[in-house]
Amino acid sequence: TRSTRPQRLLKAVQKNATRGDPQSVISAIDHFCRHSEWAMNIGDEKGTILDSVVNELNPEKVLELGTYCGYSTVRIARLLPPGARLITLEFNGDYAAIARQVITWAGLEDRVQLVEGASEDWIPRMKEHFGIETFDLVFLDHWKDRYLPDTKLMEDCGLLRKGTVLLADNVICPGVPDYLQYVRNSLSYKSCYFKSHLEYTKAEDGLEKSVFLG
Ligand SMILES: O=C(NCCc1nnc(-c2ccc3[nH]cnc3c2)[nH]1)c1cc(-c2ccc(F)cc2)cc(O)c1O
Ligand SMILES: [Mg+2]
Repeated sequence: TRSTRPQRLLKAVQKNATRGDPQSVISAIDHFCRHSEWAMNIGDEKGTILDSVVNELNPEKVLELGTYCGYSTVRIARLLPPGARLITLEFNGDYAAIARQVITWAGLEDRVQLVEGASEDWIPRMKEHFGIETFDLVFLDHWKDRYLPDTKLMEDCGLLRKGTVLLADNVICPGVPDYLQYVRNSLSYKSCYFKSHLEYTKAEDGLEKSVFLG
């Protein structure tokens, strides 16, 4: 049967990127998505904004919601010091299988823990299962109707501390209006918008950076 787009994306990585070289994996995926098939990775333009937030924060503990093929996982993990940890949640088993291979190709498997399952099931288990008290950075890039309920769940589970940064993709396209309204109007967050474009297109999109004030 016909291969899937994530499978074709992985083939492009294995063909065009160098094992152990995260930048070549990022470039191979961006080239594939620009010249062969669009895919819902954060992409290079918004990815540069993600890089600057990670570099500014120097986080030890990062949570990513929505792995997909592992593009943003590689972007974040390549900037982390070896002792730091990135936990990434993926709901779809097929995406997870591809992402594991992309992350390993980049040579970053020792900093990344990919967990398969629903965010609402795993967020309450971060403490007892991973020994994580609070996160320094959370990157939200999963189902858009999950951003707000999962943010409230992370608050209730005590996973956010004064200064934790939430960085949300796609706040314009596909859009997360309920989440935006919440973080922009809540006294518990200091929020700002980074205008950009939907990956590999001219459509507007952007990232919302929200600092939890405790
Ligand atoms: O749907 C998206 N991303 C979500 C994938 C995912 N990968 N994993 C999950 C997960 C992970 C744990 C979960 N726990 C519970 N639900 C879960 C869902 N969700 C998405 C869509 C677009 C897009 C824009 C314009 C279009 F015309 C079509 C599409 C662009 C983007 O940048 C996206 O990120
Ligand atoms: Mg996205």
